[in-house]
Amino acid sequence: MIPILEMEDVQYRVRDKIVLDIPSFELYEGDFLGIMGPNGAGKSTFLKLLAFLDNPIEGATLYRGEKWTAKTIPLPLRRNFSVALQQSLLIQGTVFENVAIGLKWRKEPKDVVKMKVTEMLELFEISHLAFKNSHQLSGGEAQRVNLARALVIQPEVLFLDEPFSALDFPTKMKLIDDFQKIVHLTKTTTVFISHDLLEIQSLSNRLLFLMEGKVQQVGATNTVLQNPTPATAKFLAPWKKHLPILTL
Ligand SMILES: Nc1ncnc2c1ncn2[C@@H]1O[C@H](COP(=O)(O)OP(=O)(O)OP(=O)(O)O)[C@@H](O)[C@H]1O
Repeated sequence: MIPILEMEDVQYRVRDKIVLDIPSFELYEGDFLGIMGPNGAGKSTFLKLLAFLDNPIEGATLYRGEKWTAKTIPLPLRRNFSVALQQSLLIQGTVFENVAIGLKWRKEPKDVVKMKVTEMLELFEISHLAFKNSHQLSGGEAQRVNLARALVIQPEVLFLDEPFSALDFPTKMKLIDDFQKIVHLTKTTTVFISHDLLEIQSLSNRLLFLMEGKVQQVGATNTVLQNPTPATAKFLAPWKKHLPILTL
């Protein structure tokens, strides 16, 4: 099976400091890859390079076996990716208009836009907000809109950078439960940065630990959590101590 995305000998430096050093990495269809690691480990940089939002200083990122850069990747290929960040960054307008925006850019016919947006609003349980101004939403509602907007274009890969971290605990857990069902239904390949082991355990089937710009450990989520390397175990120790209920 050809990976959807790959990294080959990727290095990223900021003022001579190597912040990312990835000899090889592969993302496969159906992966829900969680990325964890300490602050400054390079997680966001990793995501940006994998999504062709930035270029490595050395090496290359490949999409379905072909090397591209942030500049050379053609728009139709770039449009196979969706990115959702911690801040929902909604545009001025209604919830419906926000969710529809990617479909409009792709010049989908009006009836298709209406059908797909309606379906996505239902999946995220925000149909009742369709004509509400996006700047009058709660944080939890706005994040639902953000995720619906990212998924409505049926991306080949969805990139998420801490999308749940600003939400209160019950709001977060309800959204994670709903999101898990939606991603399962749509089978969307996802790359997901999180600082929260509960989120990672709930959502990811593959887990990558980044430390000081290097892959410390990668594998099936349960396998990694049950057989951590010494460095991963050290990172996970506070979770074990304070949340003994977690199956680690
Ligand atoms: N454009 C930039 N300018 C300066 N430093 C940068 C830039 N991009 C990344 N870095 C540095 O690279 C390192 C990795 O940053 P990155 O944001 O990828 O880490 P992270 O693991 O996502 O961190 P966090 O968990 O705090 O969000 C950090 O030391 C950061 O300061």
